[in-house]
Amino acid sequence: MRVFFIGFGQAGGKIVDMFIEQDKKLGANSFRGIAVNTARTDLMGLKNIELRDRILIGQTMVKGHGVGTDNVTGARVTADEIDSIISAIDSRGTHDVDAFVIVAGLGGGTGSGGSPVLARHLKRIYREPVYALGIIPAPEEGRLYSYNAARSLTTLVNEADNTFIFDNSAWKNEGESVKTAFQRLNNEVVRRFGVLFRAGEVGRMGVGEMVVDSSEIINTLRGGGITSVGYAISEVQSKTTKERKGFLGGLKDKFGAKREANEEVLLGEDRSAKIVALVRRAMLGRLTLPCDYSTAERALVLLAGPPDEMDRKGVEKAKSWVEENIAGVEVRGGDYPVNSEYVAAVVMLATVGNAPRIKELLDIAKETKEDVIKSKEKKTSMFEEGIDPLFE
Ligand SMILES: Nc1nc2c(ncn2[C@@H]2O[C@H](COP(=O)(O)OP(=O)(O)OP(=O)(O)O)[C@@H](O)[C@H]2O)c(=O)[nH]1
Repeated sequence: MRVFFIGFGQAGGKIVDMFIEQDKKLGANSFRGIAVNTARTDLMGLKNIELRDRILIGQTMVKGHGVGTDNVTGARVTADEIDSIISAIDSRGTHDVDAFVIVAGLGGGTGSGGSPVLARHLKRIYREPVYALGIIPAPEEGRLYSYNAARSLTTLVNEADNTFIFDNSAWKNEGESVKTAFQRLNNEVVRRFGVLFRAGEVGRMGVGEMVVDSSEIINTLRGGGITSVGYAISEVQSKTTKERKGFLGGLKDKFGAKREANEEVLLGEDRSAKIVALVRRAMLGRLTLPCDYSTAERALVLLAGPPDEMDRKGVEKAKSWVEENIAGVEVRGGDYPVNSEYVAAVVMLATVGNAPRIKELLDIAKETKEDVIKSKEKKTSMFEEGIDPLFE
C-alpha cells in the first residue's frame, strides 16, 4: 500500500519520521511523509523528513512556539492555513497514493485540533481514503489531555474514513513515565503499522502466496469508527536464519528490544498450526487499543516473513479462527514475503464497538466539561463591584 503520511504536531511528526526512516532502510519507497506543526523546534528535531516537507503553520498567531495544548487554536490555525498544507501535499505528488494517514497525539493542541480539520479537507479533495492514527493520552497526563483527546476523537471519527488508536497508557510499563517511554512506544507503533501498511507492495522477495492488496485493507476499514491492531512475531529457526537480516528482525535489533517472553521458535514442520498460534497470540495479546475484540465488525489477518515460512492453509485456518471470534463475518487475509529472521502476524480489528479506555476518556471529558462550567459559575473576583474601570 502506498501511504502518504502527515505527521501533525510533535508526536505525529516523530512517528512519521520513523516510518520514513524504516522505509529508507528497507529501500522500499512505499511511504511518503510530511510534518506539520506550530512549533519550530519540534520540526527542527526531525531527521528523516526532508526540510522542505516540514511545514510550520500559525506563525502570525503563535510565532513558532506551538499552541500550548489548546486544540481549539490548533484547529483554527489549521483551517486558516489549510491551503498551504494542501499545496505542500500536492507538490510531493499524490497520483500513486493508495491512502492518506494523519498521525497525531490527540491529547495536545496542534495535532489534536488540526487532524480533524485536515481530514475533512483531504476527503473533500482526494478520492483516496483518509485515515487517522491517533495516540491517546494516559490518564496520569491530566484531565486537559483527556478532554482534548475526547473532543478530537469525537470529531475525527466523523471526518476520517477510519481511526486507528494507540493507547499510551496500555503500552507504558509499570512505574515508567509516559515521557521516557516515547521512543519505545513509537517503535512499537511503527513496527506494527509498518507491516500493515506495507501489505500489497511487491518487495525484492516477490509476491505472497495469498496477496493482500491495498483494496482489501481499504474494504476492511470501510465501516469507519475506531480500529485496534494486534501483532506477534516468531523467530525463524532454519539453516538460513543467520543470513537473514532486514525488515522485521532488523527493526527489532536496531532498537535493542528484548525478545518478547511469549516468542516461540518456528521449526519448518507443521507451519500451518504455528501460523494459527501466531495469529491467536497477535489477537489475544496486547492490542494497540485494548478492546473487546468480539465487538469488531471486520478483520484483516496479515502474515509477513520469509517465503518458505508462509503457508496458505495456515492463513485460511487463522482467518476462520478470527471469524469465529469477532462480531462480523468479513475477515480478509494473506501474506507477503520479506527478508527477515522473523515471521510477523498482524490482526487488524476494524470498527470496534467496545473499548473501555475510550469510554473512560469520554467520561473524564464529560466530568471535566461540567467542572469547568461549575468553576466559571463559582468564580469570584476582588475587582467586581464598586469601582468602575477606566474603559470597558
Ligand atoms: N506515543 C507517543 N506519544 C507522544 C509523543 N509525544 C507526545 N505524545 C503524546 O501526545 C500528546 C501531546 O501531543 P503533542 O504531539 O506533544 O502535542 P502537539 O500536537 O505538538 O501540540 P502542542 O504541543 O500543544 O502545540 C500527549 O498525550 C503525549 O503523551 C511521542 O513521541 N510518542
